[in-house]
Amino acid sequence: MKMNNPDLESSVAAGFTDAGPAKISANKVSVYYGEKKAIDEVSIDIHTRYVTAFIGPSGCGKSTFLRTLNRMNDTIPSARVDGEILLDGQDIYRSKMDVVQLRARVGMVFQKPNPFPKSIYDNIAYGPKIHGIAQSKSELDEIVEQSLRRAGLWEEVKDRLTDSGTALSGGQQQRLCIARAIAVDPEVILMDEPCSALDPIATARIEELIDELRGRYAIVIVTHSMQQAARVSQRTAFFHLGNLVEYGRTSDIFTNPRKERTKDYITGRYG
Ligand SMILES: Nc1ncnc2c1ncn2[C@@H]1O[C@H](COP(=O)(O)OP(=O)(O)OP(=O)(O)O)[C@@H](O)[C@H]1O
Repeated sequence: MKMNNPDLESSVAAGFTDAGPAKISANKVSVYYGEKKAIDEVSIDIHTRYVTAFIGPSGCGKSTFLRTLNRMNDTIPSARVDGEILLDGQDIYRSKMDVVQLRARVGMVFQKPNPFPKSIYDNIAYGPKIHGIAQSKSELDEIVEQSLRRAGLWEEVKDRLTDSGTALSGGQQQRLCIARAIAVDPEVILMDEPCSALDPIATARIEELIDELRGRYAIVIVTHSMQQAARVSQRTAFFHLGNLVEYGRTSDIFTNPRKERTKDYITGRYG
């Protein structure tokens, strides 16, 4: 047994005493693809009303770890997860948690906008319908409007809700995907490089949106852009070679990192 797990130390030592109980608590999580270990005993607490950024060089395991948080790795046959991930204290892997319910509570937005090939309205209405959230057409209409408003898209699409979601611009599609995640009333939103396919203006809109949304949800964002992490997040976790090297307040990570590897990365020495 490792007595001094540096990953655990970095999470606990981050000492977010002002943040209340963790929404998600990962304890010694390892992820394997077949024999290959991609994530090595990562422990981290994620809190509501904060944006947590995962940063680190390509291949360090950011996306792999993000996907453990709503069991998206279940869709990869070779992937195996060890350790525990608690959502409000309940182990999402070992309790009898329904995965469809879990993914409504812990929603996900992907790198490439992926609206359904359906109308704008149906993109949003689909989730609430299958989860039985809306009892009537008027309730559904209300959820669609609210979700699009919160995603900052309502004014642009209110007169063409029957148009296909795929006919929107890339940035609009990504806001549609965020509206779709919001529509089922999630507690956590995971975003895997949500702006990497977008131009700077669409990126700025998504970043503003993330800032507006954080008041209601726990948001976790994987990003290659340190500028983006610095702009949108309050917490930053730096990953390297499958390890969580350092976790702390974003301002501390970028101005006063405790670990040499973090300093090397943020000063551009590698990655
Ligand atoms: N489906 C998969 N099957 C096998 N190995 C995988 C799979 N997905 C990722 N890996 C491996 O796991 C490691 C972590 O990859 P991951 O995509 O999580 O890193 P990342 O930090 O998100 O990278 P990037 O920033 O380039 O997206 C890499 O070595 C990668 O090759």
